[in-house]
Amino acid sequence: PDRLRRQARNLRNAIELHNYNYFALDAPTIPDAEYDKLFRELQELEQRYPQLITPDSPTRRMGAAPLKEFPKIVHRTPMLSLGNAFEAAEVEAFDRRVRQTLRVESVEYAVEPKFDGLAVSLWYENGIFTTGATRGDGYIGEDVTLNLRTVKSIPLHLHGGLSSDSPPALLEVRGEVLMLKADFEKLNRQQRERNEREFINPRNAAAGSLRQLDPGITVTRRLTFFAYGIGAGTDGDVPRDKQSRVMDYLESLRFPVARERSVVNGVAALLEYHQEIGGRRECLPYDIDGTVYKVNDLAQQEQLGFVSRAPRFAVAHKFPAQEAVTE
Ligand SMILES: Cc1ccc2cc(C(N)=O)cc(O)c2n1
Repeated sequence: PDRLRRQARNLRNAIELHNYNYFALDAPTIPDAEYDKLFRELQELEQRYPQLITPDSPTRRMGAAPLKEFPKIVHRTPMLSLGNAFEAAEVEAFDRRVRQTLRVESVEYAVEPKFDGLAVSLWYENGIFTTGATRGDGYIGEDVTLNLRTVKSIPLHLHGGLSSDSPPALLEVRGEVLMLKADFEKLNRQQRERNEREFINPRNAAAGSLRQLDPGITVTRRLTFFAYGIGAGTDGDVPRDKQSRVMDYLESLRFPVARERSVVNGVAALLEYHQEIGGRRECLPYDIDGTVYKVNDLAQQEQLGFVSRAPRFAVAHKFPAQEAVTE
């Protein structure tokens, strides 16, 4: 009956909104007990009337049955890794090459911290999350959809974007899955208590949790997602002019994006940003291994294109390795 269908939809939306506030904005809007009550109400309703269950229901985030192996996914466009710069001189060379190719005096860059996680691709069809894959070798990744559905900061369905109220027909969102430092410490405490091996760093913990064949285990690991771009998008609504507006669009779709992101002009501002973020690195809630600079104008990115596997329009400026032991 329509009354029940409406009640189920209202519960789903309320729970997803609370998930968004809690897991994406880190700003809970209701006490946990209240949230649990809503969640139980929806579970009971769905148990009594299974026809009310939808694939994007928050009750479907629970781990599904374990897989034997991960199906392979061919990325529609390759997920290339970024070229690295370790010294300021290399960043200056990057900026000089960009200015010479574009024949401009100064370049506007979109900048953000480089999360030390693992890159994933998320596909949304008519606003519903349908498929998620690891980067793999950049061309072929693993289908880890069931595990990604357990990541609360990944929306299971999209609302409208910046202007229109209907989500794009097809949208590929790319970003990093990571584990916050605090959740990493908590997990390793649990591992110790269970006499199980501890993880060496948050990146390994995130990779191990995401590439876990049993989603019932992944759902117990607190993973987080931050979007950094769009792979493919079909709608007019998807910004095509600036990287910074692509990020605004993703934020409007309730994807978490780096709070520290910014837009700067010229190479001196890049180095200043790198220093500023480097100074705050220890107190950030997540591990980062550098900063990412991208030419902000997307037409200019097209002009610069890619060299071999890495884009010419972007570079990751890395910090010295943090701990002696690497992963
Ligand atoms: C194009 C590209 C590729 C890998 C990336 C990786 C990160 C990252 N690890 O935060 C951020 C980005 O903006 C990236 N952008």
